[in-house]
Amino acid sequence: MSSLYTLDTIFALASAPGRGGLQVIRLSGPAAGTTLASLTGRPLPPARRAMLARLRGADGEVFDQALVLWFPGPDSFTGEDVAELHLHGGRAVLAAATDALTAQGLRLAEPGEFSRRAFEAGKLDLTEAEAIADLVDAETAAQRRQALRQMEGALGALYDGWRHRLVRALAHLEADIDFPDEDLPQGVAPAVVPVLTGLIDEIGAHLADGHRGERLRDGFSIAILGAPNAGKSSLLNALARRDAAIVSATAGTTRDVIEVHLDLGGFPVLLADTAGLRDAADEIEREGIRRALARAEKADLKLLVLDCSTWNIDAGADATLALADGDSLVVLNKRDLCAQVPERVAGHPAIAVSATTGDGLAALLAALERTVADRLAPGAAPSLTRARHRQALEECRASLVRALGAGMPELAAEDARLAARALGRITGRVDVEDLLDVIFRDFCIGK
Ligand SMILES: Nc1nc2c(ncn2[C@@H]2O[C@H](COP(=O)(O)OP(=O)(O)OP(=O)(O)O)[C@@H](O)[C@H]2O)c(=O)[nH]1
Ligand SMILES: [K+]
Ligand SMILES: [Mg+2]
Repeated sequence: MSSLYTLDTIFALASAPGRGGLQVIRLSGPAAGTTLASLTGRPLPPARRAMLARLRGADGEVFDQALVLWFPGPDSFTGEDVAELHLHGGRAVLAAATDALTAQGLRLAEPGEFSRRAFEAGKLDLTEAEAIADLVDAETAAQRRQALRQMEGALGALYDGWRHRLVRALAHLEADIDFPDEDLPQGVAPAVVPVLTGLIDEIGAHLADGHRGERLRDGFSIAILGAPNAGKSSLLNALARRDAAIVSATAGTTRDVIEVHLDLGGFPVLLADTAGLRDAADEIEREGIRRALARAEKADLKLLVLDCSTWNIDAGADATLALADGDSLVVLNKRDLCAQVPERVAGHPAIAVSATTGDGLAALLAALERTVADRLAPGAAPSLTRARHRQALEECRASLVRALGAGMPELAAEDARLAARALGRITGRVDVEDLLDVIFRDFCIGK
């Protein structure tokens, strides 16, 4: 990757903008040290030790009294010389600091430029850089844990481990081409076969994780579906503990899909209320129902809400139950109106609640939490977290399968090389130069 920027010294606000106790500006690049010394008018502080200093702008006026830190490269986040200014939080201070730094010839960093420099300096691989963004975006505990695990290198290590094994196998294949063994059959050398099948199996298992890592990043989606007036909006409000959706006795109240975010046991959930299902005459209501069905289609879980006092006589309830599949849960609402509630409805287990009194909501929440935890909880190995990784892994696996079936060592080696490159793309280590080391170390001695 080119290092277009490394001559520039960049700066950016590292904390959220606005008023606050403190705001942190980070500087990175060759002029970070001289700039810091010039702002304080003093020699640089010892590395990684805070120093209290008055900071002056180009006009000589003191614009803040701040803690400053000096992180000489290469032992810094970006690998370059880095400085931090812990200023008082506020717009006028920020404006003065920005002017002072610009006057010193520094420029504002592009989005992600600090992490990009860290990647280019070999401080981070791409999965770790992506994890920093995920950690900043994390809204629930499980998201935070997943991001932190990835940031600490667990995912990158898994992919690098696979790539390392593959590169060794590739070295064997290359050696077969250069030093063919007349006694062995053509194709993939027997020693390499178990390595390739092992990788195919492990990558396959990693891919077949039900998208748990990706879902954990994006949120588990639950759609509330049912006939008009079943109490869907009331249920959404009760689960969200706020009046997010309009509730009324008029059938056909909800038209647009209404979304709320929930944190269920540390897992992020996107809960959606939808229009009541029926044969609607009204054009707008029909559009609402179309949106409801579209949402049902892509939801990870469907909450099929029935009014317990009418479900067995209501045609709308039939339309609702027609949506039932392995990813659905039947909720019998308005329990307060029913002397008795069945435990099963049309063969599906049902949870009885009252959105109005709150009765049964704890049990429903517990059931939802179990389902979500079951689908999102990480396993022993780190989870795949992005479509980008999935794509590369699918490509890698397909290449490995081709390599295994290849009739000639040349073709097998080419496919194995493509597989290694696909893995390398995930972490950003795309070169296969290290192959040469393995070849010479393992094969050339004594040959
Ligand atoms: N008694 C009782 N009434 C309820 C309960 N839940 C909802 N209701 C009432 O049922 C009516 C319809 O409630 P909504 O939440 O608007 O129903 P909905 O399913 O969203 O209806 P649409 O948006 O029109 O499809 C309102 O008058 C609510 O007050 C409940 O648990 N018990
Ligand atoms: K209604
Ligand atoms: Mg509604």
